[in-house]
Amino acid sequence: VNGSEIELHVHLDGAIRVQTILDVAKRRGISLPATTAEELKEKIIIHEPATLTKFLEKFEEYMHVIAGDKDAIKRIAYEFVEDKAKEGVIYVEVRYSPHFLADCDVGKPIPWNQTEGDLSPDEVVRLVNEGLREGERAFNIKARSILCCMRHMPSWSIEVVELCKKYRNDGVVAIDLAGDESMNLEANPEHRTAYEEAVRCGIHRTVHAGEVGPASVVKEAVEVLKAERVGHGYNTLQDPALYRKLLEQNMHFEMCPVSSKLTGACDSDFTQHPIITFRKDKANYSLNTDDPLIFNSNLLLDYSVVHQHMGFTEEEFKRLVRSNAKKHAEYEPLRLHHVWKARSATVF
Ligand SMILES: O=c1[nH]cnc2c1ncn2[C@@H]1O[C@H](CO)[C@@H](O)[C@H]1O
Repeated sequence: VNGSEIELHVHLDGAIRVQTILDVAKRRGISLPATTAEELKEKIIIHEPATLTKFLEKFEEYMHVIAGDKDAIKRIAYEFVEDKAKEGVIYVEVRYSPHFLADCDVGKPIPWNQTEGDLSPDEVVRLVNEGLREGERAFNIKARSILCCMRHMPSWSIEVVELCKKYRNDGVVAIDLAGDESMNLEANPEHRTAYEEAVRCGIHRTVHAGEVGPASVVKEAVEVLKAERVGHGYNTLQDPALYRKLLEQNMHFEMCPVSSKLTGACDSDFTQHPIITFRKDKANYSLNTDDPLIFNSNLLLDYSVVHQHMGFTEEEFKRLVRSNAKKHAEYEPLRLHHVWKARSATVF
């Protein structure tokens, strides 16, 4: 870690401080199955490789505490920037589902068993933006955001792209599609419609694909949803023709080493990890934490894993999307699109 890192794939709702969850629960009178930060942490974190489904269930331990609460939402955004600044990050794109943090205008059932309130997805985005802006000023780094559609909630997707359009001048830089990859696009055409609107309006696009799903999901993400970056993408390697094509296109892959082990996406033996192949082939990729709360991790841990177990050298770290970030992060907002495309340092 050289103090000018960039991070492109991290979920805001997977990067909350345990203490904040406790504080907010206490203030709101919400009971939790733990009274100390240590106890709560034990409930939330994953120690051993699990499955993506098991991992996604972890959000149920605490999302009901934060969702629907204006102060909490602004606070997690602000604290997120502080935590990233402490990790030496100077440019971060943080993603979340506005609907998952709202308690009205989300249809039924309201997420996390909440009773209906007055916090809409639109208001959530405004609050996160406020928290991020205040964090940027306080900690002197740049924090942008990506709004997530959820695979299992196609009815939200059109609203997500509309929010991306509405807040594009307030630090919202792209749209994402997260959640369980086994839900296909044919059955959920709304995601496709939302991404078409994103293309039409010049909203940048990334998609979770090939994390636990097969290479065909990556292909669909790139060819149908016109993704400009792929979230994870490990299983791209199962389709050599697709892999070659994406290498030629200089497609950016947002890789998350620690996450890939604990979600069971990749073999737990890091020495067999797909990232080794991407590195060998000089692919365009970044290293990211994904959900540091649940993985009990930080960016340094992801960097040290690839250093210790995948033979990463200082040379490779220099080639990664990091070294030139400082120069680029200082560009005016328009030029930040160059960062968004995340070309590696040698390509900048
Ligand atoms: O690694 C992942 N793969 C797929 N979906 C994820 C991952 N991490 C988090 N989320 C999902 O994205 C939502 C918005 O931030 C989270 O609430 C979680 O459901």
